[in-house]
Amino acid sequence: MKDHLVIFDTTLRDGEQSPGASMTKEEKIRIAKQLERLNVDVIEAGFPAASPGDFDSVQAVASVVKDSTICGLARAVANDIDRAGEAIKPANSGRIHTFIATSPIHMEKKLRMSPDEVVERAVWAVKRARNYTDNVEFSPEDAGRSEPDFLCRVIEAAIKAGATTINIPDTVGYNVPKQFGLLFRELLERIPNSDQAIFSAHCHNDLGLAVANSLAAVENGARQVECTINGLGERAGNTALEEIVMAVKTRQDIFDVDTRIRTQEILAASRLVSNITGFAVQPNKAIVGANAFAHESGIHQDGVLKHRETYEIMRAEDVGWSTNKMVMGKHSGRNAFKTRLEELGIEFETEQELNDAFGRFKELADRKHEIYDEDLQSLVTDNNIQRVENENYRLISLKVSTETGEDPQAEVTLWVKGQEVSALSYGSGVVDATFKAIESMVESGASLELYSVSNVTNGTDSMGETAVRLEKGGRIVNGQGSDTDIVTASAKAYINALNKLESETRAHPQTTV
Ligand SMILES: CC(=O)SCCNC(=O)CCNC(=O)[C@H](O)C(C)(C)COP(=O)(O)OP(=O)(O)OC[C@H]1O[C@@H](n2cnc3c(N)ncnc32)[C@H](O)[C@@H]1OP(=O)(O)O
Ligand SMILES: CC(C)C(=O)C(=O)O
Ligand SMILES: [Mg+2]
Repeated sequence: MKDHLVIFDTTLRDGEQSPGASMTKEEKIRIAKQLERLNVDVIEAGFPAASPGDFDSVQAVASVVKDSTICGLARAVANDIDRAGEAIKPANSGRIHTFIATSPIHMEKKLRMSPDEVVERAVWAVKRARNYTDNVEFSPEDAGRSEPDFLCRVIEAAIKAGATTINIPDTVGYNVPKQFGLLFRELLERIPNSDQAIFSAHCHNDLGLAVANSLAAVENGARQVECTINGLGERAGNTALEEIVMAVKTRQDIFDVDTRIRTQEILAASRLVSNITGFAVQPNKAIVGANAFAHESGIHQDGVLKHRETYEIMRAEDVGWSTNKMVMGKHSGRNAFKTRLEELGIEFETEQELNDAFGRFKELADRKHEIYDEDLQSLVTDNNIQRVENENYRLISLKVSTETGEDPQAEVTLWVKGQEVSALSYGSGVVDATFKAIESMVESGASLELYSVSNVTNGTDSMGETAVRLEKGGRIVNGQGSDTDIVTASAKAYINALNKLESETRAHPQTTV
């Protein structure tokens, strides 16, 4: 039976200390609910003495979250501890986390206190916190730069005073894994009452070592890790929750611990925190980055198609992705190209046809970063002809103009059931004018139920993807279009929907496509 590793999430406290990441009460509640779905053991919801707003947030989180312990941070001063004690009162399970710095530089230059005074204050703070809850965490801030002898002294005293969790922070991200691991071993061995508390690691990422240091701590006896979603936090951030959890889960051969985290909720948590804070997740970020389970190079794609584990150590589905992803680009090979086209319903009769299409694909890939399904379809000439025959409508050309004080206009030329037709229309914007021009030629009588635009990659030159939903006589169809020009993408989506509407009308009178 493995030991339980307590996952202490501090996205709402240390994460929020990231410049620009301040959250409102409502936003904190939304994140806290997702952390509860993730099944984190402890949520550090804020620093109640920091402001009336943060007090309210911690109190609100304590009121709505039922399955995780709610924690408030407090300096070793009376008002902080009392505010934290009040804020966590509504929680089913509440914790006060009190801290005081123990490194020579912090004690002398910041606190202006002697080591004896720091020990005395730590003991006093833990005792005061115990008046509110029997779940008290104590942190010797900047432990990573503190003297081990002094750490042993202050921690022993804090446990004696009633601390049930001892958190060892590498506050400035100065430690390296071997050193940090040995520090845990030394503290656990030398402190006589260390068995009466859970030891915890709290690492910062200034040298990019937060996760490695936390794992070294776990290997040396830590049974709580403090972390944040997406590694959000002061300066370069904190230990990333998703990385710690998946490292422990994936390397059960190395770690003697396990977590209770519902890993399928990880991606949703990452996206929520990113949306609320506006801190984008880099594409190559482990676990939650857009490329974490994407393969573009042919050799990898070939390997994954033959046997997933050749290039994947985790399942995308286990952390919340719907599936892994094959990205078609200039590094892709024949196997992935052929497989994707087969998925799109396109098969080659001869090896030569495949090779010719693959050659055209490579030429296009040299000009374009990512090749989309539409590009693949139009690469295959025979299929192109078939597509035109099956389609009633096709965009031939589009010209739009917009000018301050003038009505936007669109001139559209379409292939309509074997004939080339053109129309000019005005609208409230160029997309509206384009749709009106198309409708004036097609006269579908369908109503537009939804129109949305999203960009596929970052940048104003990126591909725009549009979706159009049309309804006619109770039938609903969704059309998609993509292009670097969003008006063209919109026209393609509208026409795609019209074609579906016609073919669906013939084939399946009541379905949604
Ligand atoms: C490593 C960490 O992440 S620690 C947590 C950091 N988070 C925050 O600071 C966010 C919330 N902070 C705040 O809102 C404010 O700093 C407050 C409300 C806590 C304090 O505000 P102020 O009273 O204006 O003090 P200020 O922030 O200027 O200075 C901090 C004071 O706390 C003292 N202090 C710092 N840590 C501690 C501690 N753990 N225990 C006791 N005193 C402490 C400092 O020595 C300084 O005291 P001084 O004013 O006598 O010199
Ligand atoms: C309050 C403490 C635990 C902290 O965030 C740190 O030292 O980094
Ligand atoms: Mg910190």
